[in-house]
Formats: sequence, C-alpha cells, structure tokens
Amino acid sequence: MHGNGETSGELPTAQLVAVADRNAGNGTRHTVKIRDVRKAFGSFQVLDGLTFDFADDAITTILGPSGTGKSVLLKHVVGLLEPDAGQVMVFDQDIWSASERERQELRKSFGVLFQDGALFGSMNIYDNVAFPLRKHTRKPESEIREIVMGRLEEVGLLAAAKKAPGEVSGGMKKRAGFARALVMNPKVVLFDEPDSGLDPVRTSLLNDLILKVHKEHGGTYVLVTHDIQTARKVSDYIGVLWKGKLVHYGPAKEALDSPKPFVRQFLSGNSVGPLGMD
Ligand SMILES: Nc1ncnc2c1ncn2[C@@H]1O[C@H](COP(=O)(O)OP(=O)(O)OP(=O)(O)O)[C@@H](O)[C@H]1O
Repeated sequence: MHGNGETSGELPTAQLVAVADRNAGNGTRHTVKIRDVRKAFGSFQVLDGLTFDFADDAITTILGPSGTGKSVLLKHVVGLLEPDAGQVMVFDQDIWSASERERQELRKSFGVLFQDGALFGSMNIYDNVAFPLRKHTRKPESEIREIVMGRLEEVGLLAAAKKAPGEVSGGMKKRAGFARALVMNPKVVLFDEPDSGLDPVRTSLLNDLILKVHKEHGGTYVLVTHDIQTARKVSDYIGVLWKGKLVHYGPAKEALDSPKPFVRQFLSGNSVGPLGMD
C-alpha cells in the first residue's frame, strides 16, 4: 500500500490511521494495528502491504470478493498465520516478535467466531461455552456456571444448554459460538462470515445480537462478510479488500457512498464494473 495510493485509489497510510484516530477521539492507542503486512502463498500475493488500525470500540466490517484474503487477514490478526513481512501489533506488541508463550497470552484477548461456530460435536452447548474458561482459567465451576449461564441467556440459548450441537439449528450454533467467543471477556472479537448459511431473517437476528452485545460490552469487533445488508446494519467502519490491497477503509457511510468504481460495484452487487469473474 505504501507509495502507490494514487494509482490504486487507496488512502495513504497516514489518512487511514487518522480515520481510526478520529474514532478513538481522545488519542487512545489502538488495540490492533496492521503495518505493511505481506503474505504470499507460492506466487500468489494474497496480502500486498496492508497498513491500517482497527478502530477500538467499534465494529469494522471487511468486505471483498471471494479469495481476496479476508480470512487470511483475520488469521494474521489472531496469530494463526505469520506475515512474510510487516507487523501485526496487538496492545502495541508485535505478535511475531513475541515468544510463543506471550503469543498464547495475547490470543486470550481474542474471541473468534468461525463460520460454523466451530463447536465440539461431542460436548453439549453448555460445555462448549464453558470450554475456554476451563482451559484458560482456574475459576471454580460455580463461577464458570454463572458466567456461562449469563452468556447463554444473552444469546437466547438457556433452554438449549444441554443439547448437542448436532441437535440445534445453524443459527443456534452461531449464537453458541458467539457466546463461547465472549466468555473470556475479549477486547477483540473476530467474526469470519457469521452470516454464512443463515436465512435473511436469522442473519438479521444475529446482526441485532452482535449490535446489542457490542453496545453492552464494547470492544474491537472485526467482521468478515459477503452480505452487504449485514455490512450496512452493523458497521461503524468498512474496509474493502481487493487484489491484496485495502482499496477503501473509513466510516461505513463513506464506503457506502464511495465514488470509487470498484467499491461502488462491490457494494451494489453490480455485474458491470472493474470486478469480473477472474
Ligand atoms: N494455508 C493456505 N495455503 C495456501 N493458500 C491459501 C491458504 N490460506 C488461504 N490461501 C489462499 O489465499 C487466498 C485468500 O483466501 P481467503 O480464505 O483469505 O479468501 P477470502 O477473501 O476469505 O475468500 P471467501 O470470501 O471466499 O471466504 C485464496 O486463494 C486461498 O486459496
């Protein structure tokens, strides 16, 4: 992204950071910063020098065509993939300069909701949600119970606590995954296509839930989706990835009203424009 902002239509780094600063309002540090991150698989340059800060206490949606590197970006943020170059800073610490132990600690500040909820099929919903607390804390079962029941109530799953993941609907699995992602009180919550496989009404209900929980607890939420309605509904900020670059990042309204041809085409779902099937 450095040095070629004009040709690609990207905002220069300083402006991207300024956008995030405006959101922080009082100059507070940003929890997650991406600095010139590059990643290639073989000869395919998936991330081609990304630099931006995720806005704290806001919901940022990352949009972009299939295969453009959205999931790869999320995996860099949680430290599951190491960049070829550049830094992923979490709480001002470069996660790949940190030791494996420090990285594990940093990961505890993340809640992650993968596409299918990633629940353990052999455990009921309650035990799935309790899992991170049992694994990462020494809290007694009585306290774990209080936390888990609170989260299950929040996502409307108290009645399903004893059910196995295989016995509940896709929407319920996602809500259970969301409850589990929140159980350690994470500062950063990442959603990889939370709406995939859900009908429009359940997608809308899940979006309401994301907004409600975010309003209540705050935090840096990052959501990858293909669903423009979801982006319209939940986003404070929108980033658009294309061909390894962040072609837009800013307040949601700015993205939705963007005059840039690719951003316009993508956000309107128009078949005519710079984006083709390749
Ligand atoms: N571990 C890996 N090894 C090799 N290639 C990979 C790996 N992970 C991702 N890729 C490739 O990187 C590219 C970006 O993948 P990614 O899953 O991030 O896309 P995406 O934007 O999330 O797509 P979609 O919207 O379809 O989920 C794809 O071409 C994918 O095949």
